[in-house]
This record gives sequence, structure tokens and C-alpha cells, in this order.
Amino acid sequence: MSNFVISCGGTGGHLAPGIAIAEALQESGHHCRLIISNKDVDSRLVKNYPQLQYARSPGMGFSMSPVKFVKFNIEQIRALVFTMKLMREFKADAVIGFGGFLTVGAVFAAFLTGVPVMLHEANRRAGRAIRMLAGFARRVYLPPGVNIKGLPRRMIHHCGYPIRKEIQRMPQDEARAKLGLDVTGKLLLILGGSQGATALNTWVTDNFEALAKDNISVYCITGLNKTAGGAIERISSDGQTARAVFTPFVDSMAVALSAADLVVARAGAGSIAEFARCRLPSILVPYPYSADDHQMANAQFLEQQGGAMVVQESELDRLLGEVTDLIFNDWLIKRFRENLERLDRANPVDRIVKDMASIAADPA
Ligand SMILES: CC(=O)N[C@H]1[C@@H](OP(=O)(O)OP(=O)(O)OC[C@H]2O[C@@H](n3ccc(=O)[nH]c3=O)[C@H](O)[C@@H]2O)O[C@H](CO)[C@@H](O)[C@@H]1O
Repeated sequence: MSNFVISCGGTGGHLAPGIAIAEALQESGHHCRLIISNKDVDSRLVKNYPQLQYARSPGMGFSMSPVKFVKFNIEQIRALVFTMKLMREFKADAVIGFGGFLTVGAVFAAFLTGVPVMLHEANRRAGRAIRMLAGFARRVYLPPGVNIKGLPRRMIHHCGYPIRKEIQRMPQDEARAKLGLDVTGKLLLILGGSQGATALNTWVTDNFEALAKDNISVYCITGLNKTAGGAIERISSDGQTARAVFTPFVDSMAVALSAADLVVARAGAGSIAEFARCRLPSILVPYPYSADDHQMANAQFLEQQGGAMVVQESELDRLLGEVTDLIFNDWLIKRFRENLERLDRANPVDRIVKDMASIAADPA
């Protein structure tokens, strides 16, 4: 049995697959330490997994602003020292990084101590950290059809996004009851990824009157520190009560995804994978400033596969029409669900865990 360091903090999209892999490794008898950041989102997400062991690393995101650039480099050195100490004390056999600023220190620490490195890229355009570090890795896990220029084929394993095991579709009535939502009509979920999306939150406030007329209720996950939460009620054209509920964060994404008929969301790789797992059709509004526009690439892929529709943030004025057309179109919703099921057939967790175990057992 081996000891794995999993560098995965900084955003929900990096941390959630780290948790998924750590759970599976521990179930197979291996030991794990997850490197996470000091951000609120990391603290909130790990609260549900007390069975895993965490280490909070120094570190901050990359910035070209001169002062922040200097701070970034100082933090990277602190992160490197921190990780080397952790690896020595824990006697790490292998390290896996899920991208983001924490991965850089972890990979250099592993390289300097001769420990094999694996990297996982979730997005359909590889991020800066993964591209830069791929040359140090024994294995790079990439989404099917995605490659990194110059990286030998033998180092690449194509696989999807590791999803936490509790993310499973449940009956809609049960999920709505768990959310405490007593509504009769359709339910639209709004999700701005792990940080929330102000543009989508504002869209709900501006459009709830119109949605409520058609008895469409809304469950809006606003993002930590973005709004205080709360609820609004309106009476629909046929006399039903439609509700808009605002909540900063949900601990059980499976419940929120199962309760809804449709989700309007950012196009983070984790969100998209979880929509597929819970067979929930989406209208994706990619974050327009994501690195190399990777959210657009993620969103377009799902649209081409028939599991979603893309609306750009610059076209939000057509979102209301798209939502009301799609949410009542049972035929199209059924097609979307079938396509999502087809996309979710492989189990990346098992494949990655088996491969990691074999690399850790044969580090040469
Ligand atoms: C702005 C930005 O660059 N975001 C990136 C970030 O997204 P972000 O961190 O938003 O991540 P994703 O959308 O990929 O995943 C969010 C994760 O957080 C969980 N969650 C979210 C909200 C909540 O209330 N509760 C909860 O548990 C979800 O279940 C999911 O597991 O990492 C992703 C994976 O590299 C990228 O694709 C995104 O582009």
C-alpha cells in the first residue's frame, strides 16, 4: 500500500476531484494527504469529508501586477518548502496535482525528492500550470480528445473528471423535500461554479417576475460571500406559488442537481461532469475571462454532444426565452438526458486510482 500526496486546493473544481480520488485510494487501503489552500471555498468543501487528512499550504494565484508577482514568487517558495517537509514526514510514494497555483510547489517538491508525479487536467484546454509541469510528470490525465503539444503519447491517459461518489441522481420529489422546496412547477437551478457568478445572480433578480408567471421556481447558488441568501415568492398566471431561493453554497450538490429540471451555469469542468452524472440538462454561460477561454471550450464540447446549450454572457438578454422554451420541451429534455447518460459511461476514478497505484509501486 502506498502514500499519496494530492495537491488539489484553490477552487472547488480542483478540490472535488482530489476528494474523489482520495476516497477511492483510501478504500483500496492506500494513505493520502490532501494539500489545500486557505480559501473559504476549500474550508467549506472539506467540512463534509472529515475522514480525509488535509494540509493547508501557503500559496496564491498568479498575477502580472508587479507587487502581486513578487508575492506570488515568495508564496511559491514557501509552498515548496512546506510540501517538501510534508512529503518527508508522510513518506510520500507519489504526488498527483490537479492544476492551479498549489500544484506548482507540489510538483517541484516531488521532482526534487525523486517522487513520481501525476497530473490531472479537467478542462478541454489545458491550463498554464499543467502545460508547464507536464514535462516533470510520469503520467498526465487529460479529457478524451485533448492533448498537450509535444507530450509523448505514452505519458497521456485519456479519462474524464473524477466525480465524488455521493454525486448520484435521486428521485426529484425526495430531492426537493431535502431542499425544503415546496413548489408545484418546474425548478431552475442557477450555479456559478464554486465561487458563484454575479452576472447569473443578477439575471435571476431581474427575471424572476417573468419566470414566476410560468410557475418556474428558482434555486440560486450565489457563491460564498456574494449575497446573504433569502427567498422571494410570486403567484403564477395559474394561481400557483413560485419561489426564488438564494443560498451562498450547498453541501450536497447531488440534492440540488436532482431537484432541478434545468440548470443555468458557468461551464466549469466539475460542474459539467456532475450535470452529466445527474442527467441534468444545462444552459451554459461560460465565464468570459477564464484562462484561454477554457470554459467556452468545455461548454461547446457538451453542446456538440447534445447535453447542453451555450449562451454567451454578452447575450444574456436571450436567456429568458431559451429557459422557458427548453424547460417545457419534454422531448428535448429527454434527448439531452439520454446524451448525458451516454457521456457518463466510463468511470475515471477506478482507472486513475489503478494507474496511480501501479506508478507508486514502480517509481523507477
Ligand atoms: C472561474 C474559473 O476559472 N473556474 C474554474 C474552476 O471552476 P470551479 O471551482 O467553479 O469548479 P467547477 O465548476 O469545475 O466545480 C465546482 C465544484 O464545486 C462544488 N460546489 C459548488 C458550489 C456549491 O455550492 N457546492 C459545491 O459543492 C461542485 O459540486 C463542483 O464539484 O475550476 C474548474 C476545473 O478546473 C474550471 O473548469 C473552471 O473554469
